[in-house]
Amino acid sequence: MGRYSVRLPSVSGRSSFAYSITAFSNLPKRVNGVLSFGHIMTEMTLELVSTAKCYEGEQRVYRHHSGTLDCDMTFGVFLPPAALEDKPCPVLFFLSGLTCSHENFIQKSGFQAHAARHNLIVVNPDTSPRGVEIAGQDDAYDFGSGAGFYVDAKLEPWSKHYKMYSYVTQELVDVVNANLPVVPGKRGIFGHSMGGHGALICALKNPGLYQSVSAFAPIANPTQCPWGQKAFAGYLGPNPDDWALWDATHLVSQYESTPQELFIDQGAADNFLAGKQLLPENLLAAADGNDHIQTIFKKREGYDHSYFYIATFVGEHIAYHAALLTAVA
Ligand SMILES: N[C@@H](CCC(=O)N[C@@H](CS)C(=O)NCC(=O)O)C(=O)O
Repeated sequence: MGRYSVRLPSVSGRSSFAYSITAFSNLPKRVNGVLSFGHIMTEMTLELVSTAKCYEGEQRVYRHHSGTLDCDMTFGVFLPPAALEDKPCPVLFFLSGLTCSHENFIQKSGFQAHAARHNLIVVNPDTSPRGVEIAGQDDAYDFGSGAGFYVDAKLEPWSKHYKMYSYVTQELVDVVNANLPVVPGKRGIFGHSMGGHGALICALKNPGLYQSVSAFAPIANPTQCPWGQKAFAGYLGPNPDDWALWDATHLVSQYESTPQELFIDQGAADNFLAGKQLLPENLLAAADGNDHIQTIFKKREGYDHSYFYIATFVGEHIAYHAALLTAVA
């Protein structure tokens, strides 16, 4: 593959310019461009923050300016051996939970061995906008910084930056498509806790965008648990109709599109399960009443909510995604 350039139409009164990247054979150390996301014109510069050889692949961290979030964001990219040899690979997005940055999953889960074996590119974003100035954003572990909840906030002051749903489902997908050797249309998503909720709603709200979906200990019915109620009241306001649009259990009950399988994983000794923050039973009951949704539910005796639990089962999840993403259509 060589260099290519794209001229994009003018959006929002700004003139566009050709952007050019070197695809595949020289994966980007630094690339520049402009992409349009609906009404937003985003200058796209990826800066390589770090890279380390890992299981014959590379674990990288990139930083870029997000036009959606109006701040700089950092995300992880694992490139398996095939991607380093210019071969297109499916891509799997991982969304982390409360208090996490991009670093927790990279450093604690051990996913790289499995992604390397199955030749999956894995991309994991941060959990909220960063470096923005919003009063109170650092006051609690479950709201504001590190707790974006993968929704698009409606209420000020959060609505200027806290649009993690659009960031994950649109801008990050476009950035990945433009810069990494991905197989078109072979895209999966998974996540943990708040990120499990994120993975489920991103898939359920966008049938066909992801071909595989799984979740570790997801916040499966956020409108009915303290974490979700606090976040949704703060980001969305008091209207229950607004909350339902971001609740996986509600979305499952309403889902009428192409059949979707959801792989839900849950530690039986998870204290947040006992504390009624996760409520997977509500999502499973909603799925039981909907022929368009199939579920795989695995309950893991003795496992808690931690990354020790994720590390134990992440290989099973990656094998699940790989089987779906490499299946011949
Ligand atoms: N700090 C919170 C819990 C936050 C928490 O458990 N976060 C999970 C996701 S919901 C996590 O992955 N934490 C980061 C880590 O374990 O590395 C508490 O003490 O109640």
